[in-house]
Amino acid sequence: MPSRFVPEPPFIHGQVPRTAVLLCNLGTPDAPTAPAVRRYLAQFLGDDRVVEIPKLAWWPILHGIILRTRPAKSAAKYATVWHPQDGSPLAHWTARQALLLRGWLGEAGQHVLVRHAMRYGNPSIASELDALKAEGATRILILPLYPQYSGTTTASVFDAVYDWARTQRHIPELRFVNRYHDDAGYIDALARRIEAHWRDAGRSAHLVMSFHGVPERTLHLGDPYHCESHKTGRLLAERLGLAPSQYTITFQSRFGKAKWLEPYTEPTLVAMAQRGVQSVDVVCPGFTSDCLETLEEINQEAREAFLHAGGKAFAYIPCLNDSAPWITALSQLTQQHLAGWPTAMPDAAALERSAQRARGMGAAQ
Ligand SMILES: C=CC1=C(C)c2cc3[nH]c(cc4nc(cc5[nH]c(cc1n2)c(C)c5CCC(=O)O)C(CCC(=O)O)=C4C)c(C)c3C=C
Ligand SMILES: [Fe+2]
Ligand SMILES: [Fe+2]
Repeated sequence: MPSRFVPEPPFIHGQVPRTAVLLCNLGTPDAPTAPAVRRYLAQFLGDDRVVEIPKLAWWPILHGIILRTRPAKSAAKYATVWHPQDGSPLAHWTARQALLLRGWLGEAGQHVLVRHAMRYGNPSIASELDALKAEGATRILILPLYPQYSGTTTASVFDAVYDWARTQRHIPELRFVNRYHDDAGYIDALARRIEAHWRDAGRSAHLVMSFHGVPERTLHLGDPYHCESHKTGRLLAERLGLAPSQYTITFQSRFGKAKWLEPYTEPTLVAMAQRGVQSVDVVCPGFTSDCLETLEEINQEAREAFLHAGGKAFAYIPCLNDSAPWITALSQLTQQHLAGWPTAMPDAAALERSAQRARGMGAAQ
């Protein structure tokens, strides 16, 4: 009888256990073209964690209207931020973070496998979990690159991991990081990014902290995202020594007609300019990598709206990306969550014996 599980390699006695970390981000299209953006949006907006409308009502809207109109418009926006060599900024920074984290952990004596995966598009969470298992990972820490927990993002990453686990006969030990919105290293990395900008470019009259929005309804249904975003903002302001009158927390990227978390970023910036605020610094603390939402929506669209409304100077402060304080924070966070799992350098002879058994012996003994 065929098994419903994917085939396992033969079980090998004495295989060296390996610990791994999987950094998970949202994902991005494979190219800044309408067909690639359509494939990406179909997967993204077809996720019922992201859009909670019942399928029967949502599917005709998604496939009949949105996927016919939005891909070309979004592709044109992606084209403005796409790098000739590095491609999508989100993909570039996420891959850099995984590479640097591997090195940082190694230097800290934590010999763990580190990979990155995307919830939508490539490399998929399932393909990277397969790869880690093939490399011998027996314990995997799932670390979403979202500091604030949201059902629309963090939980959706976990869904993808559970879906993969359901296909496996032999599931590795799994751990999940839900949130780090108030982690001291993360807050410090954000503060250093802002202080460096102030040192290099001077300081504006007001700091706007813009977080990605979610439907307001999710807050009333128990989603902690709004509160965690506010806590990040407050801790960051305290770390920077800002009084409440010196900063504003806003929410961007509204999608559709429903009410989302307020105040909305762009109308807030326009209102500020209209009441005489001449200069603003804008930072996006909830985004660990620059992406379409920060580079196009904030640094292009919101900038233009602020200046058009009478503002004189708009400064966009880049995301954490591959900044050293952020990789340090990520490495410390990872180590906290790996506590108790073996991460010492595996003995070379044991690794070789293990590889020989896997190559030669095949069957269990
Ligand atoms: C119903 C729609 C959406 C919800 C809810 C949502 C939540 C959410 N998203 C991020 C982070 C990112 N979103 C990005 C792009 C993006 N987001 C939506 C819609 C929702 N997001 C769409 C349709 C798009 C695609 C672009 C477009 O067509 O407008 C990105 C950037 C991806 C990239 O390729 O650069 C990020 C990052 C968070 C953190 C979040 C909830 C907290
Ligand atoms: Fe989004
Ligand atoms: Fe957007």
